[in-house]
Amino acid sequence: MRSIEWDETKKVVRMIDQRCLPQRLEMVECVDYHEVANAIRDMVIRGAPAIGVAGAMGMALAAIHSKYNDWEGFRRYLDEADKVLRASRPTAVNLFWALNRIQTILQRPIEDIEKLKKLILAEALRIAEEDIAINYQISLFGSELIQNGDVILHHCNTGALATVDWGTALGCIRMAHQQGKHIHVLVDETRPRLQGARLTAWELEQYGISYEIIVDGAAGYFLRTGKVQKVFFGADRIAANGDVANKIGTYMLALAAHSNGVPVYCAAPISTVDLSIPAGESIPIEERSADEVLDIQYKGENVVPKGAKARNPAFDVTPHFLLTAIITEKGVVYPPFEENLRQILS
Ligand SMILES: CSC[C@H]1O[C@H](OP(=O)(O)O)[C@H](O)[C@@H]1O
Repeated sequence: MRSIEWDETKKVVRMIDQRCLPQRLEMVECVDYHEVANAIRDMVIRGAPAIGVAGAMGMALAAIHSKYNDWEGFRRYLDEADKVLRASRPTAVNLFWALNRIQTILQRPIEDIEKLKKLILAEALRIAEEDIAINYQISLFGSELIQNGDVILHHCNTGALATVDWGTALGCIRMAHQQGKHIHVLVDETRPRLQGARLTAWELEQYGISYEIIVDGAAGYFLRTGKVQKVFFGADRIAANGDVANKIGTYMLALAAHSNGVPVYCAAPISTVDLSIPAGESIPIEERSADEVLDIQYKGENVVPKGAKARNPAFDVTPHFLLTAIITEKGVVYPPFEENLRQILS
């Protein structure tokens, strides 16, 4: 089942409401770009490639439902939609990469508004279909790095829910499973939004892949006691030197893996590489509401003291020297990342 799709009959964008999983599988329908931007901001839909496709489909909604018959008015309306969608979340470069692809359509010397509407929708649908094919290719390359019997530690959610379908890092695990390899996954719960415990666990149930959920802080224990053969995670933005911005907790996980000699694999489409950013320090890190950290219930009661404060950076940066390789749809990239990323993107 796709995390997001265009409904041509109703001319709406339909997406799985990932806030309800695994208890309920509910769909949300967005009728305009504001609703798409809110869905991205509220993590109805999340995951770098998935929010890129959501942004593109949000622009398609703006174009299709625009009331403007004059080029200037139409262009102003689409620029406003682009601005609102760009402001929804700052870290995943896929959002901006997808919106830039729509802008490329708008830069064409076409003043036939109806023709432009069709071209914008076609480009959004193309980005969605490409995403599935890209993830499948990433998964084929990544599955070759997984051996029968491996215990793999996975962080956050990088599966079909984080993309249009199939997945990136979790796609590699899924592919290896389909190839008949026996794999056990240690699923980092991934506080505070629990993408691992809720979403990755739900996906692994669907695929029939063996797993156990662990608290994020337990990763070091399993790595140090030799229980883990590989670490896999995704990316929201990769700097030109190979530094990876990914879900908070990735850095500590990579540190523990590296210090225990466990290979660390990042899986991401090349659209996640941002060559305009030389190193990870320049990647914008989203700080989300403290409530996501403080809202901890136990036996129906909130457990933190009244008036408690919290910090909630949603991502961190893993320096490239902690990575064994970056798995892309063009192949597995090994160090030196700066040189080899540029080569694979050229
Ligand atoms: C396949 S990329 C998924 C990537 O996005 C997640 O962040 P969020 O759940 O906040 O959108 C996380 O960083 C994953 O690695």
